[in-house]
Amino acid sequence: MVTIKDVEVYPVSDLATAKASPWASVSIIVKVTTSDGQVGYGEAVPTLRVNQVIKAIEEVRRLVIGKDPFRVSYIFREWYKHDFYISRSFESATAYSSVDIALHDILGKYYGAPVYQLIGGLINDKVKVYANGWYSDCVTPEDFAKRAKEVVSMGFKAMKFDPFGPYFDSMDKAGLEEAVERVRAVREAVGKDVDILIEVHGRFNVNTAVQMVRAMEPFEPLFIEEPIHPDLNMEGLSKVKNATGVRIATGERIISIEEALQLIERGLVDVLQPDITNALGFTGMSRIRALTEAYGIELAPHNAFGPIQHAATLQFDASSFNILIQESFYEFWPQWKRDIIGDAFKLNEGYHTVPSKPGLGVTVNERLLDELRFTGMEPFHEEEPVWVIKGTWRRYGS
Ligand SMILES: O=C(O)C(=O)C[C@H](O)[C@H](O)CO
Ligand SMILES: [Mg+2]
Repeated sequence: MVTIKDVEVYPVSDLATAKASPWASVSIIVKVTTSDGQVGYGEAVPTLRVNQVIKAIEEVRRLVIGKDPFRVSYIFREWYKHDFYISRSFESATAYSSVDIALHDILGKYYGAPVYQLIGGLINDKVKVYANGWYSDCVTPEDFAKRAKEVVSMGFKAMKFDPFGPYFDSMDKAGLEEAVERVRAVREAVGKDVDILIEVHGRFNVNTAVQMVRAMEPFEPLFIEEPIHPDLNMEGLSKVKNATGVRIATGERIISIEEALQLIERGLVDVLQPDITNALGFTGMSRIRALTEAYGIELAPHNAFGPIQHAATLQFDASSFNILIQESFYEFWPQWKRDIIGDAFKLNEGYHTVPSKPGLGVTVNERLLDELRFTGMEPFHEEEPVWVIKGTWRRYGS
């Protein structure tokens, strides 16, 4: 019988070139090897947790070594049984997710099929992507407008940005006005046919979020994301949702179908944004997808970390009929992230093509994984939180 022989972790980085996305300045790539030499890759979430997540992957490793790689659902259930805290542990969820992605890569390679063939078959051979990571150091409306035009000229038909500068919890009148001016500038720069998506990063209390969503309506965003603090405050989210006709998106931090259900069954989300690197890999994403189908809501998978996540998310989207759009930092990454998968993706009129080769459909440059090996902690800035696009935690009006 073929068994899982090893699970290796490669934290990789070239901090000198970490540009727009401090939360992803290190990528955690996972390599699973079988007893007959097959190899699959996965990826886990880094964001200020690189060392904890590596340790969590070591725990999953203990469980999976020696197991049959074809029994993915069984392996998930075993981890669920053993890890008493999985329903509460982001580290456990992302560790398991990375292994699940790698196991699907392996299965696809055994069967000679892309992963989408294993999870429902092809629906979309290309996926509309929205640009993120494009507005580092943008502060004034003019900064945003100039950069937004460049994004359109690259071929993007959609882009996301956080216009809220250094505001957290609440925002005074001047802050709201600054945010509105930035959004207005982008809308005017890109015209009416390009989608703009408003990122809030879970910053605000409910009253501020209610005011904010109303102020954003004239600019017709495709959605407004994480308008309030991300604590599953159901009453609060309900107030915000009822205050606007704009789609509300959320879900990048959920780690289970049960969390997804809490949001969906109360009608609090129009666009769910699960992330394959923390929502339990293809196994968890497929379960969550079924839920979104049943409730008639759309999916816009969160995809903010690295190259294996990017490839895996596209495989997932390929077999989903309710994908609204997918996030992409790809074109705004430092080159090393693209090089890890031989720069496999090219933007084509706002879309990324789904690879049809076996597994995740990308070839990993193992030499680069060795060369870029990183130890230590990610950079931490005392003023600018790690989760914003670099150089944007600033006001311009005062
Ligand atoms: O890409 C997004 O939607 C984000 O919210 C980016 C976040 O800062 C990042 O995912 C934090 O891990
Ligand atoms: Mg987000």
